[in-house]
Amino acid sequence: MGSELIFRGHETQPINDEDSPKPNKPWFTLTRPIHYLLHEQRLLFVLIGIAIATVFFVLLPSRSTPPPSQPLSITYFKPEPNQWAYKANPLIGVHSIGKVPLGIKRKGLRIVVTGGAGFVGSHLVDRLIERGDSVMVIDNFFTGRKENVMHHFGNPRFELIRHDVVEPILLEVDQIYHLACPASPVHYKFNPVKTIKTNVVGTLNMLGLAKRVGARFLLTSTSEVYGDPLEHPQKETYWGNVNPIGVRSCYDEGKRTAETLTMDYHRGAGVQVRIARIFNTYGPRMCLDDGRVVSNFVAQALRKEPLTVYGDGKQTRSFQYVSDLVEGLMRLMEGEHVVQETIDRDAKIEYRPNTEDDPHMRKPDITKAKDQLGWEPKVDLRKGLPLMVSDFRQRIFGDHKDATTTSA
Ligand SMILES: O=c1ccn([C@@H]2O[C@H](COP(=O)(O)OP(=O)(O)O[C@H]3OC[C@@H](O)[C@H](O)[C@H]3O)[C@@H](O)[C@H]2O)c(=O)[nH]1
Repeated sequence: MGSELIFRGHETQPINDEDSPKPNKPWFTLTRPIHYLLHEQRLLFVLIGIAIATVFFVLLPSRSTPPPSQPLSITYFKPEPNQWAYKANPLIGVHSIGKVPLGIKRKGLRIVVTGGAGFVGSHLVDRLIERGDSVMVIDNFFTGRKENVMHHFGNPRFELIRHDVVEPILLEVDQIYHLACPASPVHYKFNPVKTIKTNVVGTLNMLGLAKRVGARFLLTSTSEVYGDPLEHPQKETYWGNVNPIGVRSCYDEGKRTAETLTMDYHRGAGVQVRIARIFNTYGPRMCLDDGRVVSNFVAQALRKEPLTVYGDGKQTRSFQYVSDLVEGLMRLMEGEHVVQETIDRDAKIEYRPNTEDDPHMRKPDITKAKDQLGWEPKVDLRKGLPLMVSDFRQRIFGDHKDATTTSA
């Protein structure tokens, strides 16, 4: 084929030469292209082409919109009347997306929630969907349950992917809420190597994804990074008192390493990151038998079983209702301060030996969260517990009796 073309080129040379003045005159080399252009209105076509290109390039910048996959430029909220600012995520201030004309509905964010079928994750998903975002839930269903997110099935803005975060995954997203990890001591001690692998490899994978697609990343860490704290209450600046070789360290040290990775991706790769250290949380959709104190007490009270108190029962925690946590996560905040209370004054109490390395006291200092993000818990135990009891009663007995009629 190539040689054929070359051959034809040779053929045409003499034909062109016949129509042309003699090639040995130098001025001819200048006039020949001009003649060529003037023949058959070629010049006109060239001018029309230039005009079209000019119109195209002049108009293009004013109508361009960044594709949703581009990294968002994150700014703190600064409302300007003529800016198309969108209050995307109260957790971290507001994204100024811009370039979405007034009157045109903004496109929701695409958000991944790892562990989104779990207790906390599913409540977060509810809020994000309600806000108009598209949510992809990644869950391996170790402690998560499809029932927690089933009400979103059929919604085109919701996707559920069975996936374990210890394996890499590539998705085009704007934000990643990384919750995937068993959180109850009973669950995270069940397979400690898997727990630390989830925290280290899983977090690495999700940070790698965040870096690759330019997504903002939020790590749900834990108050357990403080170990058995020597400072009380615990401020964000406290470094903790963790036993590195104890039975809880797969979780405590796993989360500490996850925090380290998160900060290293921020410092080294410029990933936008947030870390929330979550204190004890309760509410509907907790696993019935996940072994944590509130779920145990509620389930035990409903089943008329004695309440199991580990150790001398003098350990303290601060409990927050799940909606407060979700609000806090959405403001990039952590923790809440509620004093431990008795659930059922008449219930029998059964003392059991305490678990190893159980922190003696824990309470977050939320001054910074209050000052900087305007977050504080709204639901106290007396309001929150009945909501949880109602959910547990329905799941244990399959009925819908009012929570206030129970002994809990
Ligand atoms: O039946 C029980 C269960 C627990 N407890 C005690 O209640 C206290 C709270 O225990 P939980 O198991 O509910 O929770 P922990 O505070 O140990 O850990 C939790 O902390 C914060 C979160 O990140 C995690 O969800 C979880 O690890 C402990 O002192 C525990 O010994 C009981 O007295 N009886």
